[in-house]
Amino acid sequence: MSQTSNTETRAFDTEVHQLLKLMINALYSNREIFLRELISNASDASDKLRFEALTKEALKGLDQDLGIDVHFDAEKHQLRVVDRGIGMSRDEVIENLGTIARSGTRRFLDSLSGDQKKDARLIGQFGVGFYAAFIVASEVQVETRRADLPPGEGVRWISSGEGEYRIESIDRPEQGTVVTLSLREEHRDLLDRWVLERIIRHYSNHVAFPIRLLDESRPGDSEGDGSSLVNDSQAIWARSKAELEDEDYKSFYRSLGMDASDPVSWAHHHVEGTQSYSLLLYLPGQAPFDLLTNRDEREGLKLCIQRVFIMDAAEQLLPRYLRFMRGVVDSADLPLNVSRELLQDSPLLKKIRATVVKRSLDLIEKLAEAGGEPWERFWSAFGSVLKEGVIEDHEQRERIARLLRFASTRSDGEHSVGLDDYIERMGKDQDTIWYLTADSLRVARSSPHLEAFRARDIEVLLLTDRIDEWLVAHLDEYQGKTLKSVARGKLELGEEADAPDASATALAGRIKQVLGDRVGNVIPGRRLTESPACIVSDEHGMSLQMQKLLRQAGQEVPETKPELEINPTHAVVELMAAEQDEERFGELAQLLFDQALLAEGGELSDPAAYVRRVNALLVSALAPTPTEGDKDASASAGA
Ligand SMILES: Nc1ncnc2c1ncn2[C@@H]1O[C@H](COP(=O)(O)OP(=O)(O)OP(=O)(O)O)[C@@H](O)[C@H]1O
Repeated sequence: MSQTSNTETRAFDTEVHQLLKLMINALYSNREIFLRELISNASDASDKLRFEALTKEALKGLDQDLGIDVHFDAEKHQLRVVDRGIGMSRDEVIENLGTIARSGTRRFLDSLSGDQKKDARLIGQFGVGFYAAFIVASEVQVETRRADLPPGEGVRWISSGEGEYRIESIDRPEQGTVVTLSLREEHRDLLDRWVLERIIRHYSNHVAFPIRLLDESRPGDSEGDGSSLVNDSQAIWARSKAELEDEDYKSFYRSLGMDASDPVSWAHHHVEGTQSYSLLLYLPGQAPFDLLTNRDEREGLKLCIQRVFIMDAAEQLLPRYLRFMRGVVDSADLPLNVSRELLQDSPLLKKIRATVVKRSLDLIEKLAEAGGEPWERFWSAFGSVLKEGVIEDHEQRERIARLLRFASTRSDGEHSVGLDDYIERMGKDQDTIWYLTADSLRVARSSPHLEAFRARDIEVLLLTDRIDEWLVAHLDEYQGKTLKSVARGKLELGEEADAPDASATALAGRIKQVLGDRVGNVIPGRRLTESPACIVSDEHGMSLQMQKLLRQAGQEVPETKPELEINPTHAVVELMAAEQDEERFGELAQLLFDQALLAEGGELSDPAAYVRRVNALLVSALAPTPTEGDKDASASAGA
């Protein structure tokens, strides 16, 4: 760091440098988003000023002329985004523009792959914000002053995005921020009224402050007149539905800045009565990259009070299983200076939240009823998240359960069967919805547990999502039918069970003796038709799959011993019963158990021992059997 008077040259945080390099390369073809990001920052800064002015005496009256001006000068190759918002102090400039303080950016960096296209998509979704300026600019200058500091405490920040930036104090009578971009030669075609107007309308049409476009190379234009206004800064959610076209809704969605693609559908309601509020909710078209991990996301749903943006309030207004929803809630009844703490206990907010949940589920149900590609795309992107609702929201459990989709033994699709479809196809006497949980669809489809069901033509749902184990732990019944795992407890398929014959029971006892502590019990059973044995979980205990998931999540799981069910009619089991050599019998019993574990997608405690046993079997199977000639020869040699 070098310093003269109040001027410092500082190095970027290494991560910023990494991010800048990546962005310039990856976003080359998507360069227009830089303007969306700068306008969105200017809009946020104006929102912040308006919000702080509600309570801070020093800021009163400073929020009268809020708006965003985009100046361009084709001769000087410059573009400026000017706001009269909250501005930044020197420390804030260093914190916000020189380091990555926000963990969101950290997650973004962690999720990058070498695949440029994918990265570009990710950056588009994430909105890396300010740094997007370097996609088109060879130098970026920021001049700013925090609205509650004196004019002498202005700050200038300059960087060419190559590892360093310069920061100095300046006099700045105006509050707010000017970001000036010197455009690289290949991006100077952007300095055109029509091009800029198109970009602003596309991404930022519904930003809640007026955006003016001013051509500085044309004398007189910098004053601005009515014709320089580009966007429609009205709060779309407050307007009547009859006035709005689909395109208005879509362009407002884009201006929310989280997803560049179109929403799947939306719902717009004005609720009048003892409490009045408006809701505009969107079902998004694609999942953000961190949807599954980012469970505390606050963005997504904005809370406005009488059209003034107050805060991102997804946490307060949406249950986590609906965290993919986007939109705005505008209340006419909450006080403007409401705090997060106050919101937590507000009965009005509880009511709004219940409506948000109901309307969101309405939207999803409608999409499910229409079916087809849009529903499938929705389910692939958000199905796993929606499933959390079955676990977390008792009140909506049945409604969400109706929306669930799974793979099944009677369909090729990965998630095409709903519980209602299953019930409709159930046999007359069947009162159980059967399912199997597994790591993958491939493991599920080849599981020995399905044999008895295939033989009796009973459909089984195949659950392969990580969350499915928790899901079924919370959903033991649907429409009066019990949900049951095919791999648990005693299997009763509505037929009279024959008592197992004595020889099968004796064989099971012999195997248990060999396996000892490795198994809870060994039982002759009726699950299998093609395989010799399979693993069965205790009726009330934890399934093997659940134990595995919990261990992967770093949790201590008490060791529970699985049961081994053998198929007394299988050739291997019959041959084992006849085996007199106890040592050989022991090896076969161990093999039988390991095989059953493997078929389950389980892990062997001693894989090397398993391989050794298989090899020993192979040797005995492949060793040449003595021919008649060999026998004759040995007979005559002995003679
Ligand atoms: N015009 C501005 N006025 C005031 N502060 C600003 C302005 N532009 C940027 N900032 C500050 O710099 C921070 C970083 O901006 P950046 O655009 O990189 O990320 P962000 O807006 O916080 O989030 P996102 O990644 O969603 O865009 C902002 O949070 C804000 O505090």
